[in-house]
Amino acid sequence: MEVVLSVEGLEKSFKNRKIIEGISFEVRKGEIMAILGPNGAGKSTTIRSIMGILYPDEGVVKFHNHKEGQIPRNKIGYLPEERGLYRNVKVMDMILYLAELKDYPVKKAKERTLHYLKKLGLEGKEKVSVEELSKGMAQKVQFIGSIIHEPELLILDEPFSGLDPVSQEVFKNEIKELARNGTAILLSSHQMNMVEEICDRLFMIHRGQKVIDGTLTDVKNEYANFKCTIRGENELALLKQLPRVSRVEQKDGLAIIHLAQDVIIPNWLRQLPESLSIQELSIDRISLHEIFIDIATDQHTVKEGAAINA
Ligand SMILES: Nc1ncnc2c1ncn2[C@@H]1O[C@H](COP(=O)(O)OP(=O)(O)OP(=O)(O)O)[C@@H](O)[C@H]1O
Repeated sequence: MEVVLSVEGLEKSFKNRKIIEGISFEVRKGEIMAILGPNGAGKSTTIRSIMGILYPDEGVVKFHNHKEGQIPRNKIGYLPEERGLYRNVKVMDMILYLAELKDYPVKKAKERTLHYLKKLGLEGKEKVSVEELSKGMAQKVQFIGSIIHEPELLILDEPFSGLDPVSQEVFKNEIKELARNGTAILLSSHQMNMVEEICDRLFMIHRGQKVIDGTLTDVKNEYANFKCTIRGENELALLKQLPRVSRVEQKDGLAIIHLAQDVIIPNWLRQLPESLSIQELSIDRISLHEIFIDIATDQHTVKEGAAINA
């Protein structure tokens, strides 16, 4: 698939502290790519460097095959982390102003605004002043402003934050539809369930460096080992001695036993000792949320030569 955005060797320091060190990735047409990382990892710094709001110390950002520094702004849509619209402007005028900044025809922008206001549950709000909107409503208006000019690349910094579950669902579906229609999308989010549902590829930064870069399937195959949850009265020492166990947590009478990679579940279950107290037992793959925590808290040990952890 055609590469729309490529980031090569991005580095940025603030006050002599390296925030990102040699970050490289690509976003392709019609793909939703998540940029992940713990608070302060450098996601917004990366996004702001792509948008030219910050100057990286090193690295190249390219849009299609345009030369560095020639990124056509009217082909890019951006929802910044800091939300902000002019407060005493009417919704329609606000969006038309944003469209005009991108040289987008007014008539088309009007039609698209009405279309999206309806789609996002804001029908009839076009003449309402921005200051009269709730936070979530204003976020929807800002989102419409970021896509009004039919961008080829859409960058969304925490698009789901501050939205109720229904609005999150609406945003999620809209983002998926934009990607289906060919928009390349880069989004940052802490909502791993959302990321798991909509993103095709994941890129995770930890301590300034790339720790994951791959498709959701790659990441799941590489990191989403099984965990066995047992309800029963067992000593931690006994659980830790079970074969192929990488980590054990105990809480509320449950033991969560994280299994090593490549464990064959039926074989593993067969060799459990009779002395183990089992009232209930379940086996699950660990979720993206747990993978994130494992990596961010340095609890994940990476296989040597791991395919997706360059
Ligand atoms: N203008 C700045 N001056 C100094 N330090 C900065 C500046 N902008 C960001 N930082 C620092 O860079 C680091 C990365 O910040 P950034 O906002 O990129 O993280 P993030 O991954 O987006 O975090 P979050 O998930 O909390 O939004 C943080 O330690 C932050 O304090």
